[in-house]
Amino acid sequence: MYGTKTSRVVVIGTGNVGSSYAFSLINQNITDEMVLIDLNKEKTEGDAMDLNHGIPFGAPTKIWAGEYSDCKDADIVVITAGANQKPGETRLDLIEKNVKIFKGIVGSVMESGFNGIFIVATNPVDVLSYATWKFSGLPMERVIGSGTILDTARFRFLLSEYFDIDVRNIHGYIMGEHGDTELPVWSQTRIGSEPIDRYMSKYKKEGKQEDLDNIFINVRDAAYHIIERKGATHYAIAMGLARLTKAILRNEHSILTVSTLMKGEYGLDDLYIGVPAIVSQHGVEKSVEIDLTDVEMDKLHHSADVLKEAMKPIFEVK
Ligand SMILES: NC(=O)C1=CN([C@@H]2O[C@H](COP(=O)(O)OP(=O)(O)OC[C@H]3O[C@@H](n4cnc5c(N)ncnc54)[C@H](O)[C@@H]3O)[C@@H](O)[C@H]2O)C=CC1
Ligand SMILES: CC(=O)C(=O)O
Repeated sequence: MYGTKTSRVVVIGTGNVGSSYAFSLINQNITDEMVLIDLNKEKTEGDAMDLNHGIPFGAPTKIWAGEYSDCKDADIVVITAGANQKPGETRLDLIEKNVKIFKGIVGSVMESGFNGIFIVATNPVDVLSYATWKFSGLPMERVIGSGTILDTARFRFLLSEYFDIDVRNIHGYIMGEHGDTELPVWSQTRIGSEPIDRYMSKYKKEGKQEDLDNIFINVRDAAYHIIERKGATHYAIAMGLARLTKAILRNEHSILTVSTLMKGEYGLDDLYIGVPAIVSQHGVEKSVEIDLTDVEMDKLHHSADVLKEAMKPIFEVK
């Protein structure tokens, strides 16, 4: 953790996402130690060597290809292992194979005596975060899914291009499933401190609602567009996971759109779904219940219903 204790992050699954995340961690000097685990042990050995050779140009991180026993002293275990989408596949199509893989992985991590925080990125991330919470027996605040952290980043980026405004001045959230039923919270989207509709009528008179609708469609479908072109998405999620890791290790109390357990918030229960939440060294401190319009609330409930339906064959969800 930030301060005197040596921080350790274990990355399980060093494919496209896991190795890009590892690269982000050393470039941003986020952790003292980093352990790499994958079914393909040779690949983790190669990655550890390659990353270590970059240390003279970066931060003094101790990196090695490790074992599950290394999770015992980890602050954070990040799971990016499992199948990814092939062109045309949805995230929910991956549910069965990845839940099976997670049962094994989470069991092995817990056997080590791990008592830290899980971050889950593997898809379908909301379902696998719920699975990790169930399989691990850890309190919900210590199992966090990357949720719509990436979708929110895509949303802010595309709006910043459209308005030609620094992305850091674009405030807004994508909520719901990290997937086809996610929703943009237009009613709370701001350019600087101006609500987006007011900003548009003042400063972008030629702008149309249709442009904003298309921006959201491009956010929702971004993974499909990238996978068609290069087979996988990994850099942006890796940076999002690094951001989340930093919020935990440095006790930042950052509001990020992560996947967390609903316990009555927004009228939802017993599922993990992407909502804005405060993230600190304890994990998810609490989710932030922002005001939604009736239409936005209906969309969030539809997204939750789709996730629950997908979970039913595997878990006894209420
Ligand atoms: N949450 C998000 O926003 C995003 C999630 N993803 C998801 O991340 C996951 C990983 O994607 P990629 O890195 O592209 O896949 P990949 O195929 O490149 O890497 C997956 C890795 O997992 C390893 N693996 C499989 N079973 C394992 C097990 N039982 N134990 C340890 N390692 C195991 C494989 O050997 C492989 O190295 C996918 O489910 C993908 O859909 C990808 C991008 C964004
Ligand atoms: C693959 C994936 O989940 C994404 O890029 O959003």
